[in-house]
Amino acid sequence: MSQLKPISSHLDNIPSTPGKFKMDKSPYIHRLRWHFSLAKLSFWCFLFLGLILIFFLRSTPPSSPYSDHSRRSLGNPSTWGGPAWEKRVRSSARVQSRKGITVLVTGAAGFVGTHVSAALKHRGDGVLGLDNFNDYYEPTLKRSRQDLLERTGVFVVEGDINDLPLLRKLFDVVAFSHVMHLAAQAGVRYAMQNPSSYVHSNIAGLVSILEVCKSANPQPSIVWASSSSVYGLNSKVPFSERDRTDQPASLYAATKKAGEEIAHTYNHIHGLSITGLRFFTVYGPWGRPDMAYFFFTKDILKGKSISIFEGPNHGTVARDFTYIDDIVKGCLASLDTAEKSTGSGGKKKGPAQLRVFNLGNTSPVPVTKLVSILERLLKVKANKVMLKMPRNGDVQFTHANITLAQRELGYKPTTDLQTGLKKFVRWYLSYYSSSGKKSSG
Ligand SMILES: O=C(O)[C@H]1O[C@H](OP(=O)(O)OP(=O)(O)OC[C@H]2O[C@@H](n3ccc(=O)[nH]c3=O)[C@H](O)[C@@H]2O)[C@H](O)[C@@H](O)[C@H]1O
Repeated sequence: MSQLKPISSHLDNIPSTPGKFKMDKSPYIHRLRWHFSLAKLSFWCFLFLGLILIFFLRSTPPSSPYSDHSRRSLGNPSTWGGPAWEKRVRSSARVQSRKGITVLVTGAAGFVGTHVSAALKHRGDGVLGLDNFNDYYEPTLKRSRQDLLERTGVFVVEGDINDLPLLRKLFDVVAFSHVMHLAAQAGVRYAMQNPSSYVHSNIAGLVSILEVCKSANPQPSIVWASSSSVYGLNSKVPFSERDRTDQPASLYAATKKAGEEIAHTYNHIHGLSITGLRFFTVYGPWGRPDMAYFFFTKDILKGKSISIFEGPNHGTVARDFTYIDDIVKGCLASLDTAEKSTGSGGKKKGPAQLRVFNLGNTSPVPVTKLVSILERLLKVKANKVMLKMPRNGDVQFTHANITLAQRELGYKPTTDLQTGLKKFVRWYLSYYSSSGKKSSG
């Protein structure tokens, strides 16, 4: 009891209610009661905190390999909808020329998406962009591309291709004649780190685009980005559209190949007119910071070492690098030659067009040569480290046969790597120096 005294002494005679004074209870009883209430209070506090903890844990989704991608990108409905938003959508999609088309461009704030959107707008087509602005690479670059498009009159809606209510809303507001589907999870090596993001964007995302297109009235014609990577371990060069594509070397390639098969299904069942474009290592101004030519430039300027991959027995690794302006011409020609879809009300009314084209440059260049061109343009010697090509998705060689695209689309690339890289370097230096923007990493 004597230990209790110092704590309880100043509490013993304090009235529980103002005006009342308790005289008839012993201090011992008071102390006991106080301790009892304290224990009760602690019990309820712990229970309450425990319940809050359980609620919090249950309401937080388990972390998944693509949780950062999907959660950050599945559009917040509050960012779209409403009369002012619809007005912007309509105005952006309004055709300005007599023979203009109305195109929904997905991945519009991406590298190819920005260039294609601007080119379409420039020639008088109606263009609406869609992009989820995910942070696979620096979102500030995507925002700068968005600013660029805003200035040309293209509104880029912020939302995800998996957001079906948003897609349906867009088709309610605008009767798109074409969809240029460029939104994707790109990069062959990143698939080792975040496989689910490829399934999410390149498979589930493609299916939701096709689902909405299939039900739209009228059904649009679709042109979409496949990839040279579908040729995988194919060793017959140059790669022709007739060559085998059943040996993908990366999950990225596998999802693009799956996309081509999915396209076949929607064409076959629903009469959607679909054109897949196999892009060959596209580069140029406003490019993707995850690509070698881009981060080599950054690292060379910073004096950091760069790893150059080589094949077995020091074999050359080479790419059919294709300049963005040539790719844009191929994309526009694909839209212009796309036949109408044949379905209505989701049902096929007759056979519809299904095409696949290589869009490459037809002249592979070794990566070592790419680096020496950059060294010359940047006037800085690279700190090169030769590395055996890691087994994480890369292939040793790509080379496009473009006969089919030439014949059907009039596609004819005109920019060699030296000329294209010169334009890229000029853009890079002005973008990262003049505007005070910093490249990440
Ligand atoms: O055509 C495509 O369909 C794909 O093109 C692009 O893939 P890739 O051709 O692999 O381009 P990219 O990564 O720039 O590597 C270029 C070269 O540098 C070599 N490379 C790369 C990294 C490195 O550290 N060292 C190196 O030597 C590397 O071995 C390679 O030889 C797109 O990213 C992809 O999204 C897809 O569109």
